[in-house]
Amino acid sequence: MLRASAISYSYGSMLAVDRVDLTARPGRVLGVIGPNGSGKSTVLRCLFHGLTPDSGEVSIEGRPLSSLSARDIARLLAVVVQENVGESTLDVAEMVLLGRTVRLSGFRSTTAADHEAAAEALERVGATHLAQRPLAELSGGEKQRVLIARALAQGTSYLLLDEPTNHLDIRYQHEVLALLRGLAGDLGAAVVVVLHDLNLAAAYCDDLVLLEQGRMVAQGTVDEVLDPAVVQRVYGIATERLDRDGELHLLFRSVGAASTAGDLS
Ligand SMILES: Nc1ncnc2c1ncn2[C@@H]1O[C@H](COP(=O)(O)OP(=O)(O)OP(=O)(O)O)[C@@H](O)[C@H]1O
Repeated sequence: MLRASAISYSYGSMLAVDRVDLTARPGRVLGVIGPNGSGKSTVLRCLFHGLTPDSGEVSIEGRPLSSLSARDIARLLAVVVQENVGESTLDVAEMVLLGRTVRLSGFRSTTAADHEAAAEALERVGATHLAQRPLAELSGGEKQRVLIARALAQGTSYLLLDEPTNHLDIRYQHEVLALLRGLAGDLGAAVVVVLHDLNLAAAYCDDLVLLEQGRMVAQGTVDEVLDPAVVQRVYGIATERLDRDGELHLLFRSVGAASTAGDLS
């Protein structure tokens, strides 16, 4: 389990995350949702000590992250955050291989098995054809898929992703989230994913944490958290919920429309 207990983080005097608790469990996809500026990325960064919480603790399999080396953490946990790779001189295959080298101790070089794992990861995100392309020349969506492949190549049991569907076309938004679901469901990985799109969260997450102004205002299963009254209050937009063929969907009323056409219900 990856567990955050009462973590807080401030940028200077700005309290961005206020005593948040969450638990990512093997075999489950945990979505972190909330409006812009609610602290989602800051929480995610605290979960891998990209930012060290000012107070509270993050532990993985019962061990505080603060007691682990960077290499120990890289063997347990892979991360996909928004990265500027525009200046990189690496090609795609080299970039994905970095997911393997981050696991290695200083004196070992990559083996055929590492190259195989990297090639398999590229295939899983549908990017084998990009292998020899310079990273800096890729489109936003292509880069995003390569960063996800690098994380997959790391072969960890915990995967943390900040808006992995950013830049992806509609098909790849679903493909990538289905892939994450598969990693959790088939391989028992624990996945934590920051998402803006509440319908994607509904379709692919098991559990959700809803943040508002740095505080956790709801947590539980998708069914429990995506309560229209809560969504409407936190996001300030009229919401109707449809449960169809076992799938939950949220419909949003255009801003301004609800006041003229009456509340959705
Ligand atoms: N480097 C920084 N310096 C100062 N304040 C920051 C910094 N990064 C984030 N913040 C502030 O911390 C708060 C939380 O930001 P964070 O990026 O975690 O929110 P978010 O929910 O991920 O937002 P978004 O949905 O817009 O990506 C915001 O008010 C933001 O302005």
